[in-house]
Amino acid sequence: MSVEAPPAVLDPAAGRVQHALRALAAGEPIVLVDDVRRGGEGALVLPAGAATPHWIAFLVRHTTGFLRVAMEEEACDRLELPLMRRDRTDRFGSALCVTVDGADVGTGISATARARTIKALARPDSHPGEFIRPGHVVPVRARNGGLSAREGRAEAVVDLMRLAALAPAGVFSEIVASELTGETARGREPARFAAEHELACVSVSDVVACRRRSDPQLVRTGDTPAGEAFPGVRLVTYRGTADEAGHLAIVAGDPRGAPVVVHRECVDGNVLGLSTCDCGIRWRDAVESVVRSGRGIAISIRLPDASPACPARDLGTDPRVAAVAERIVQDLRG
Ligand SMILES: O=C(CO)[C@H](O)[C@H](O)COP(=O)(O)O
Repeated sequence: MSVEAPPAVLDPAAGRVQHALRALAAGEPIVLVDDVRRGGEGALVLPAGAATPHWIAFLVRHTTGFLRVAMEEEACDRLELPLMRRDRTDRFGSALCVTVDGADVGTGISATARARTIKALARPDSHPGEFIRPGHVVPVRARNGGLSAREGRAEAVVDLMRLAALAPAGVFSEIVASELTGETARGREPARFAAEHELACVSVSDVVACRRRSDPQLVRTGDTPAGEAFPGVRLVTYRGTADEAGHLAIVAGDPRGAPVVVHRECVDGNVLGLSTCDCGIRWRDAVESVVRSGRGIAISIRLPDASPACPARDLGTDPRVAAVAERIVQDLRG
């Protein structure tokens, strides 16, 4: 196994993150070093979708073997994976869920069996009936919003998968010390392990720093009821601190878990009301469906460089729209 060395960049944290993303995208494990306040342990992290018997055996050999899969909240809900305990008492609020095995993987404990379970957890179309509970793999619920909502390892793992454009689920486990001390690898040891096995090594704080730099920063500029004709509906406005672009969210009912429709504002269809494109109709339909159902979020994003031409004409989605919408949803869901 070998991944290209990090490029010489001015920002070492960004270089380490880029190196890690390339390795993950290639289906290889990386070392993720925890915050010092959390013990500074190093964990091996692998995309759940890349879980093969070989790589899971590698994780089992070099780590505690307590394999957890960090997953998005929606995936945990879809697969009916509740928290192990609602009244959890651990210091850091880790969100460990009920353990699982794939329904057809045998005893569930071998590396081969766990690889199959882990891969199934990462599939976007897997369903609750595919898993037996309890089992030998521990799903962990990563908070919506990732590291900007909580600076935990679970969120770092899911953010890394998203940044690498992979399915948002990753398996992780702490590397054990090389001597039989009974401890986990800490201090300089995780980096040494990474070098010895030619793995990329990144820290949770590196990923936090990268996200801070690349995330769009927004301020909420208004939050008003839509009026008596629309009970339970709010109009929430935002402004980008860097680009001053204004965005609007129409929120019906409780935003937590509510469906979200994202629309990119079009000068032709939404501002000038022209019928040369269907942007006006699409936005009106989105708002109507949210208001009529009484539960949902319709977001209209204005990009700062909006040209008079309809954005639907230049096909393809602008990644800035998704990034701004994610920040707005995160803010609304608190
Ligand atoms: O087992 C653990 C630490 O040993 C944690 O529960 C697990 O790593 C989840 O991490 P975090 O709370 O940082 O998201």
